[in-house]
Amino acid sequence: MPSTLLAKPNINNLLSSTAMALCSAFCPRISANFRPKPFSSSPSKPLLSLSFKVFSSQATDASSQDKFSGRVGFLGLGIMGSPMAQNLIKAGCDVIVWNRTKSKCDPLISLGAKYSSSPEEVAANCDVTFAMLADPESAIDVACGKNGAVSGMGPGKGYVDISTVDVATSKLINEHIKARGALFLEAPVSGSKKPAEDGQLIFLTAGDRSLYELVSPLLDILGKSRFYLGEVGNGAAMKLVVNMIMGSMMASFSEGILLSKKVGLDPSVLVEVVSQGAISAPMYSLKGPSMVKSQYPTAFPLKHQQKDLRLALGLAESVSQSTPIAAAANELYKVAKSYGLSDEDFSAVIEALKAKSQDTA
Ligand SMILES: NC(=O)C1=CN([C@@H]2O[C@H](COP(=O)(O)OP(=O)(O)OC[C@H]3O[C@@H](n4cnc5c(N)ncnc54)[C@H](OP(=O)(O)O)[C@@H]3O)[C@@H](O)[C@H]2O)C=CC1
Ligand SMILES: O=CCCC(=O)O
Repeated sequence: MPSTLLAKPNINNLLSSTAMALCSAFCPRISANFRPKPFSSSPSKPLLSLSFKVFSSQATDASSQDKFSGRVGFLGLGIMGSPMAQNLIKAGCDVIVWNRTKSKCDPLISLGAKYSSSPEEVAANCDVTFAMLADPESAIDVACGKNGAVSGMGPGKGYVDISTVDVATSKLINEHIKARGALFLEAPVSGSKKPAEDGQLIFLTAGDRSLYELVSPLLDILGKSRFYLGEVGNGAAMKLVVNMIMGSMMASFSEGILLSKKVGLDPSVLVEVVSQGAISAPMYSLKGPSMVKSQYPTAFPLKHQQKDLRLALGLAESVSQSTPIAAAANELYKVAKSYGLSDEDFSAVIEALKAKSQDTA
């Protein structure tokens, strides 16, 4: 963001300054690590929003370029990839898309995206290519497999993998991209379907800093904050730790809902009590009401949560860290998968507990 724009007085910058001042006054340690960014002037974002963009002190300063003028590739148009690619197109970026199931490209093509028939072709035709794929296997296949993105990479190009994968996978893709003389950034995201639609994701990046700086204007279209965490693997590790906590929280919340009901309490009241206390989390307020109604509209597929727990347990194993709670949660998600709930929202893990109660009744 050029300094002239930073200095421009407007209501959004005033709100950012106010937020910063409040942070400094009440949370000096937080304000040392975070600096609010001025609001983007994107028309899709409300002028008087109370949220603000932040970046870590480990990241570049606010002088990173304001606009990315190159061509952007996007591979993987699932629940997350589709709205993210859509936001890039709506922000005026020149986007080329590819997805294994081609029909998912059609809505983006009607919004103005171009289509290429392989990851290799996308990478060859773009300056930077983003990949948002299901798991380590698909991330490796799309990058390094036949007609994969690596074959289209070369000096001056960048590959940004935003899929949630393990450290080894990220390092492997990095090596292949580097061997082509290109740059690599891992950038998994925290935040689900709605934050993806609203451009409110949190990026956990690591890898080539020059690529991080180059694509920061794009990350700022897609997200509300970005962290630069150093060498490749740190972004993947951070994401897995966050999702390990989330998976355990959801399993524990599910137990609470079912126990409250069994002892004659109204679980909807439990959700409200939780939302007002110290353990309040947006996830509980967001998912609780539909869980009480046994409805699980998919934002984050249960199969991906179980994958993340599995990968987090592997990470813990690699450093001999004990994680018994995550291990127990993982078992529950595996049971839920065996009941055919893989493509439901991860909150459907509660169904595995319901089934277990019947087993023991
Ligand atoms: N949903 C969420 O809330 C969040 C998800 N994530 C992570 O982001 C990633 C994507 O998640 P999400 O969009 O929800 O997942 P989806 O299951 O909706 O989409 C997965 C994407 O991967 C593609 N894919 C799967 N297998 C292959 C393969 N073998 N070869 C090529 N392409 C393949 C799918 O293609 P096709 O359409 O052909 O099936 C699709 O584009 C995951 O790593 C997930 O853990 C991160 C944050 C939040
Ligand atoms: O990986 C999925 C994360 C979902 C979320 O952060 O809400």
